[in-house]
Amino acid sequence: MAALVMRVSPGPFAFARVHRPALRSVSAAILKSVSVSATKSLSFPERVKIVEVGPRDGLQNEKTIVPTEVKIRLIDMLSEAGLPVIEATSFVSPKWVPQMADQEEVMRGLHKKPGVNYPVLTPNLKGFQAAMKAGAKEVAIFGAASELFSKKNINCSVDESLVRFEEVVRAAKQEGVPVRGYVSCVLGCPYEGKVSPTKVAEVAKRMYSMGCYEISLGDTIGVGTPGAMTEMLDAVKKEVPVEALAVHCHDTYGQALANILVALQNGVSVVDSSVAGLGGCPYAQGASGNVATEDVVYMLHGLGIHTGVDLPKLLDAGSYICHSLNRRTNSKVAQASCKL
Ligand SMILES: CC(C)(COP(=O)([O-])OP(=O)([O-])OC[C@H]1O[C@@H](n2cnc3c(N)ncnc32)[C@H](O)[C@@H]1OP(=O)([O-])[O-])[C@@H](O)C(=O)NCCC(=O)NCCSC(=O)C[C@@](C)(O)CC(=O)[O-]
Repeated sequence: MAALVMRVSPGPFAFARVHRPALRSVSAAILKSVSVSATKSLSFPERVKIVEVGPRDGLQNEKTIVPTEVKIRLIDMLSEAGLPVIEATSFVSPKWVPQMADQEEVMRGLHKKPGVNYPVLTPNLKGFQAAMKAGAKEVAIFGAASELFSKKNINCSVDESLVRFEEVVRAAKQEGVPVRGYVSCVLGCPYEGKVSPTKVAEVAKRMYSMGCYEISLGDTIGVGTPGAMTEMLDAVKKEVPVEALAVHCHDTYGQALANILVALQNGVSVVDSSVAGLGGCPYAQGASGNVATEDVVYMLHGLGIHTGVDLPKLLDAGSYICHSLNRRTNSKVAQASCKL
């Protein structure tokens, strides 16, 4: 750690608005300097699968339409960086989420890297069929533990949504397509406030029972704390095996890394994140971006946990999309790397 502190320049913060490749050698040196010895006694998974949601969750809320070629280039840079799962787009109504209207072009344009999964969101059978036509090999259904959020986001009650999801899962089984399930608002809802862990566990159980191979637990508005995360996971783990759970943390209150850390200690080994910390659900008032993938990777590597992700290449992908959006990165690691 001492080496890390000494390397950080005391100069004024100067975030470059121009796209410049991250400083590979410096980042590599930093990574090497992070000691894992202090963490040996804690219990963490040896390997964590990162599900990169930047091209979908990260971009869906952008007001200006991002050119399709930029989305494709971002996805390709992320696969080059070693991300094993990249959520590419969503097959939702273009009236509801105009930013995702180019879903077919994105699916056809991306350069599929062997061994990388490119799941897409499908809220109903119509979305599933369109996703199949566009060549998707994995889909995700997305429900909620909050009635009001479900209504605002997908225009139906939680029960109605589960009926639609069953149709999607049935069709997916026939095609041999794996389905991931999201539960939103697991630690709080923008419209209902506190959400009970029992309700989260109930929805997660129903999605798992219908055939989702993985359930991603979304702190949609980033209000959770490590205590609330532990309480919620305690309830969900009674209904769904922990090996099938993922966490999806937005960083609105700056709690995301802490929440992920306790999830890892609870046995979770799948983490969703978004490059440069982009994102937020357009139907969740006050939601800020997801936890930045760069920051998650930095923390995991610091714990000696394998991810297969090349941090300098990931920083390049973050730099590319921030430059394209004319946006400052939300990743602390990216900010620190540019400062050096
Ligand atoms: C679910 C619907 C479609 C219901 O919307 P609806 O208006 O109730 O749908 P409908 O069945 O009555 O159909 C209305 C129109 O939409 C069309 N339509 C119907 N389905 C589709 C489809 N799949 N793709 C394209 N078009 C579709 C349909 O054909 C029709 O077209 P029209 O006749 O008016 O021209 C709508 O509410 C919707 O698209 N919602 C998506 C909202 C969304 O994408 N939110 C963000 C993702 S969730 C999220 O970010 C949270 C997450 C996953 O990251 C985890 C977390 O952080 O918690």
